[in-house]
Amino acid sequence: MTQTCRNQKQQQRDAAFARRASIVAEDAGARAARRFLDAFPALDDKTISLYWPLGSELDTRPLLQALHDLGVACALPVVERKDHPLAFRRWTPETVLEPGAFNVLVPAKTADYVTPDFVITPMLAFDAAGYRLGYGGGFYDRTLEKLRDGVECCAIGFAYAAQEVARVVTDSYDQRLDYIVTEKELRKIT
Ligand SMILES: Nc1nc2c(c(=O)[nH]1)N(C=O)[C@@H](CNc1ccc(C(=O)N[C@@H](CCC(=O)O)C(=O)O)cc1)CN2
Ligand SMILES: Nc1ncnc2c1ncn2[C@@H]1O[C@H](COP(=O)(O)OP(=O)(O)OP(=O)(O)O)[C@@H](O)[C@H]1O
Repeated sequence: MTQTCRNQKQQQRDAAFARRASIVAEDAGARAARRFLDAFPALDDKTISLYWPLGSELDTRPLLQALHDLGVACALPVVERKDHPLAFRRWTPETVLEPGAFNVLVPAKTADYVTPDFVITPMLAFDAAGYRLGYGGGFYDRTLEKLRDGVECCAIGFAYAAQEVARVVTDSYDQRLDYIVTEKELRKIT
């Protein structure tokens, strides 16, 4: 990645961080969960990775609970090494969470490792082409590249509708999303 691209990404990240923190949308997590569940009704034999919400990220807990209640296997991401793909550990409502890298809560070491069929990603911003901007660790880009090598893996961005921008700054490593779910709509990226 060039220095110019890195600077542009950082500028967009700062602006997106401030914008997301100012969004007010009541029950957005529950509304987005309903859109997701309406679009993907038959997931019983699948494993889905969500994220445990951090700061002003759209709340995934209504969707986690609903998927668990439907019998879908849920997982959460774990940073095991910088500059490496994420690992995933199984989550149930009984799972003990503990602080991991970057102070994100992750399932305790007793939780099984799993490989997700669906990866729901957090993001600072997204665009209509399905590009996303994260915190800059490159974790989801590396993870999706690895998961998509061979098996089918569907990436779904989960965010407030107001996080959409005209164009996310991209580099050659950026992995595109297959779907974007917000409190307002579920969009398939073509
Ligand atoms: N909820 C959540 N879980 C996640 C991610 C994420 O973005 N969100 N990750 C995505 O890769 C991985 C963890 N990696 C992370 C990398 C950087 C930062 C980070 O820079 N955080 C900011 C501010 C956080 C806030 O308050 O909103 C910081 O520490 O300054 C966080 C997580 C896996 N789990
Ligand atoms: N598959 C990959 N292989 C090698 N380097 C990568 C890969 N994916 C991303 N990177 C590098 O990781 C760094 C961070 O990438 P980027 O700024 O796109 O992160 P991000 O998408 O905002 O973060 P995240 O995916 O963690 O939410 C960049 O230097 C990028 O070139």
